[in-house]
Amino acid sequence: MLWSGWGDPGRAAPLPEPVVRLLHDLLGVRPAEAPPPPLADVAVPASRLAAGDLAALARIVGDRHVADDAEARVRHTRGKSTPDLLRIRAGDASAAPDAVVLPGTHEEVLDVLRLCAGRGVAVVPFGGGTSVVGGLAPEGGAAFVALDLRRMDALVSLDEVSRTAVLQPGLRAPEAEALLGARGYTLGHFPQSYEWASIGGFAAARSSGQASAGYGRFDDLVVALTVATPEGTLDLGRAPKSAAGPDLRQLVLGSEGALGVITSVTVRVRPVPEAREYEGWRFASFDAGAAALRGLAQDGPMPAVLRLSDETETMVGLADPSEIGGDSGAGCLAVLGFEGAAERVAEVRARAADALRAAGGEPLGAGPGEKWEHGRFDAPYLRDALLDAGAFAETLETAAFWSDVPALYEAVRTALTATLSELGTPPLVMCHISHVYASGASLYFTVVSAQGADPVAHWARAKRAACDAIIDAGGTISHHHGVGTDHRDWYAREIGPLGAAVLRAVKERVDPSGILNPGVLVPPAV
Ligand SMILES: Cc1cc2nc3c(=O)[nH]c(=O)nc-3n(C[C@H](O)[C@H](O)[C@H](O)COP(=O)(O)OP(=O)(O)OC[C@H]3O[C@@H](n4cnc5c(N)ncnc54)[C@H](O)[C@@H]3O)c2cc1C
Repeated sequence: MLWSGWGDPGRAAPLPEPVVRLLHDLLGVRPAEAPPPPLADVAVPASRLAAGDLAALARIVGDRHVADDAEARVRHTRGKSTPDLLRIRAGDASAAPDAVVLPGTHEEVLDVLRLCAGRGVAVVPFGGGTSVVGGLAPEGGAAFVALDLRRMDALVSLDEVSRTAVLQPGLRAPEAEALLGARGYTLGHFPQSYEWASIGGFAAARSSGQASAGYGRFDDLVVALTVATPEGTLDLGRAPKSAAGPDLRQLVLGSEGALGVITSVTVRVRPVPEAREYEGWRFASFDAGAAALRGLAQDGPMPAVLRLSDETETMVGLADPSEIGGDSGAGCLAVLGFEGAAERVAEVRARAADALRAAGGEPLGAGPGEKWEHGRFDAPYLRDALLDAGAFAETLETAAFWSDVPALYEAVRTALTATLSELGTPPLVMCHISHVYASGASLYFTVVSAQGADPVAHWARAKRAACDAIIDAGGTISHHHGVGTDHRDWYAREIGPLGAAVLRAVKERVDPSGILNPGVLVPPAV
């Protein structure tokens, strides 16, 4: 992973010249003043660990699995939100962990947690490091270690009768797919961060993948979990569903490292689909397209992938950088994907086409769908290229019931546009629906603007306005990115004072010393 950006440095590509010109003409984007410094020049703060901490950690995991050199610390600094990238690109590693610890087993995780609880050292579980909500930057100023789970990367077992698999948390998604694929199975979980994010991170942050319509969110896939806490082990899930009290698995899903370290995840798996087919549709407006998607979600048939870009996103052609600024046509582009047995795919595809035609859709054939499928993991690389070109680019997301979606869409767009325009960096605000349910949908916004004098501060103001708008319009503060530190205050508003107190009580029981991801997720008492 590129320390100052996304993914495989070999795949980075500059923006085409016409796009740079368009950004200049449309948004006043000027070339970035300075490229990121070399990694070796990035300074990390002095370690806050006490004498003997590192040696004690090494006795648990082995000398080779504790690192406190600058490179290891920089590579575990914050996550991959745009403010995270802007800070690290400016050489700011002030949020670096004091050391990186790589446990190999559940027992080692337990021992590390007990040791750290005794010594007052905070612990931040680290999967793929792709958090975009400040989930890897604890608050409070105490010494902390990044607990990197990459050594726990096995497919432990596959139960072909139940169609479940036991996975270790440090498996990255492509590795998990490869191991399962070799046995004829798939998870069907393909978030945009697929290339780097981990199984533990998916569970800890309630991730949702691009094929959520067909396979479900990651939290829908999880049937059992093992969690290490400073107070011992939680083993949860002995049947797919149960009436034995509240489902404590749901307390762990989305717990973002604040309640324990997930050391094992049992997930539902499905046979690798025989056929995968993608196609495009055009709708006259976002409203018309959203109504068509709602029809499929409520009355069927449901494809595996179902997404709809608004007019601006369709016009910009964000799905394909080579198309940016080109003629991608008017209206709103929808992409549908169908997966499964070939005969079933053909049948569902035909029924969906009837429903979409009846809802006013115009079929565009396989081209736009296949283009989307081909470039679906490219957007993070495009963000790096935009930052290099002096532009600002960031995303945020929410979800609501269908009846609230139109007002939520308008409220968030207005908040982002008004705030950034007032600050002198008028943005382009684009949106798509990419996770659809019978009762509602998520809205995913992409914002591009000039960077201005202080892009981190500009964005903080715009993001605050957007988060206020989300809560005021009845949306949730996150459909799939999670809470972290960035969304915690709005999450507190969403669950109310009693909800926050319940969460604090649970944390106090499993983490009495408060060493697990301090400041992440759990609202403080007021
Ligand atoms: C470019 C980009 C695109 C993205 N696209 C999507 C998307 O399409 N869908 C989506 O859902 N998300 C998306 N995300 C957000 C992010 O990838 C997800 O939240 C993902 O689930 C994080 O996985 P990770 O392994 O990188 O976790 P990390 O970033 O390492 O950790 C996330 C949080 O979980 C905690 N954690 C990690 N592992 C464990 C564990 N084993 N036990 C307990 N706590 C743990 C961490 O402390 C942190 O608070 C995107 C992010 C980026 C940068």
